[in-house]
Amino acid sequence: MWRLARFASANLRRTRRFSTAIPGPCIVHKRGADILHDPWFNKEVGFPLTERDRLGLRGLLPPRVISFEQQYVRFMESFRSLEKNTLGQPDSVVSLAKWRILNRLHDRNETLYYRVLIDNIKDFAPIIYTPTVGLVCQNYSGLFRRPRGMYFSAKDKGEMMSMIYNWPAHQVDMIVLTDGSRILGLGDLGVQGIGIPIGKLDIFGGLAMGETVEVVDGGGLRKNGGKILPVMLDVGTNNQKLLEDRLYLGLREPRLEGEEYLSIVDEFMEAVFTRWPKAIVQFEDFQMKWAFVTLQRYRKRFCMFNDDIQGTAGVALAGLLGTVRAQGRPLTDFANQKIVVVGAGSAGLGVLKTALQAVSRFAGPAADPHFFLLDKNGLITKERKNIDPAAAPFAKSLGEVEELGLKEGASLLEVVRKVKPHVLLGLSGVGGIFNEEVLKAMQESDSSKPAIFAMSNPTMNAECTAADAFKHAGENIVFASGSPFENVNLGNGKVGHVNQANNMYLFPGIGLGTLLSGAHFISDGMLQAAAECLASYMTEEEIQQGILYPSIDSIRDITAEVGAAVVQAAVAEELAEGHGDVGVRELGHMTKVRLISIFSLADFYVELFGGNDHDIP
Ligand SMILES: NC(=O)c1ccc[n+]([C@@H]2O[C@H](COP(=O)([O-])OP(=O)(O)OC[C@H]3O[C@@H](n4cnc5c(N)ncnc54)[C@H](O)[C@@H]3O)[C@@H](O)[C@H]2O)c1
Ligand SMILES: O=C(O)C[C@H](O)C(=O)O
Ligand SMILES: [Mg+2]
Repeated sequence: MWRLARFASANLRRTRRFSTAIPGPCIVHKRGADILHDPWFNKEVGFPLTERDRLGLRGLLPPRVISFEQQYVRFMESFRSLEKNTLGQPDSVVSLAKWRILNRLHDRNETLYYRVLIDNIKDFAPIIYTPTVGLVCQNYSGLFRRPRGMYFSAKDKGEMMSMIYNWPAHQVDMIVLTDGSRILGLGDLGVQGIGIPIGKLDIFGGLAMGETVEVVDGGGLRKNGGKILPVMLDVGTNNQKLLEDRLYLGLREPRLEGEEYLSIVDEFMEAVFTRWPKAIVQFEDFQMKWAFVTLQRYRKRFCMFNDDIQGTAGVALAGLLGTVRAQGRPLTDFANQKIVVVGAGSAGLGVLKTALQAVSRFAGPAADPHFFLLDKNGLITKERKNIDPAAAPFAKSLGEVEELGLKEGASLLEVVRKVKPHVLLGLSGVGGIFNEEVLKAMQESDSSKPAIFAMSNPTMNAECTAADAFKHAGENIVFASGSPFENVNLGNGKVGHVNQANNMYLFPGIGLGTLLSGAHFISDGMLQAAAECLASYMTEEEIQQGILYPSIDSIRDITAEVGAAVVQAAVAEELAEGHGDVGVRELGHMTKVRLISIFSLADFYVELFGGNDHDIP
């Protein structure tokens, strides 16, 4: 509860430092039942009697006023009793029940939702984010009760510029966009993929939330909170099961391809940046062919990034540098690490591209990295027919692999046995592909602390479980997975630490830092600063225990650090333009500590994300 008190007082002594940044109306004049049915403003039984009178709520609520703190406790108690009552039931039933109770709160009272979410992020992230969000997407059409975010479909061509004005918030800062074509490792889920932008923005909104809904003079309501918008671009689906499902809520047509597809995304981007020129669009879970094309197409034109390519790369690089430190070696030794990457999709290639840049920083541009890349057809060499241009730079020459006794298309097991890699990193989406034999082969690794990164999501798509990794590859490994696993009890009081290598450590800081910097595009330098910040966050002692990333509990702290690093990089590259009252000069003079403190304060979120929002006179 102390946190509630801290935030409440922070709100009271709010300065107006950032306030003029928010143009236009910020007050809603809804009254009566309309307020109670609007989760952005609803305080439920928390409305004090004076507000009930002023807002026409008298008689519409039971007489007793329950404080925010009491509502919080009440929700947590019902959540804990749900946990108790569902003990022993199948995981999927329990997870969906937990998701429902959280979702209902989100639908009712967003302020309370974000508060309980961020205070209990370690417990709730697996429900609103991976792995449960995957299950929710798979069942979205059946679970659907109320819409969240915006839906643009191929049928809306030519209409998007006017549609974007249907969103009721005056200002939007952060958009997460998907076309549903590669949802986690679950494939094409069409419109049902909207769960992913919602989950990503739940994390962002929780971090960037404002806690207050206040009545202003004249009886209007002001809401402080993250100005976030999840978006689904429904261009059809190639998922036959969904096409045949009569309850499916998306377009029952095959996916648009080629120029037709791009013209839809173009139109959406133009519409967004016409209405909100300072917004940031995070591309999420696009199938590989469009992930790279859209990144290339828009990254200099609009303020956008692709989280699966760029966010994942930064998180993976931070973990890879951590494994070098865990071996007691200097970071420059990164250039000598043998890294086997399984999965040559948007995520795997993003990781290798970033790792390559790091090698050339550490060992010069002529350095020859020891990377081995596999896809569903095995080891990729220059002999590969129809090699994807994005994978080509990482294809090994036949001479190189023959020296190791390997050939084009060699299996994962053969590669691990022959290469004896320092790191085995999976971004394949194939559950269990790091099987017992592969993991046992990692015991012969040339590293004193071999690293196994099973980064695919959700849990059932992880390349191996944490328990199997420690059991078969040995107790001295460093382990990370994209979805959470419990730490592994190794007996004799020893614990195998499980890291969660997930882009959630970076995307919120990239978003917030870019926003405050006012940069018009997100440069490689800004992304590199974010990754380096995460990489240097852990102490030597933690690294020695195999702890590569901070606990999810401290995601707000790491986000503040990453945000500060991104701002400083934008300033250094002369990309920063400032935000509202905070000009470039002021940003340039801010120390890292000062920036971190800004990102750590509720005041910042309240003021940066401003007073809400509904553009209702
Ligand atoms: N932990 C994270 O932060 C994070 C971030 C991004 C993506 N991911 C996960 O990574 C996975 C892949 O994402 P993506 O965007 O790269 O997908 P993608 O579809 O673009 O790529 C998948 C790749 O895996 C390869 N593959 C398939 N079967 C294989 C097999 N049997 N052996 C070896 N390779 C195989 C494919 O050929 C392809 O190259 C997903 O499960 C996603 O959830 C995790
Ligand atoms: O969504 C996640 O948990 C991470 C990543 O963006 C993914 O696509 O798997
Ligand atoms: Mg993703």
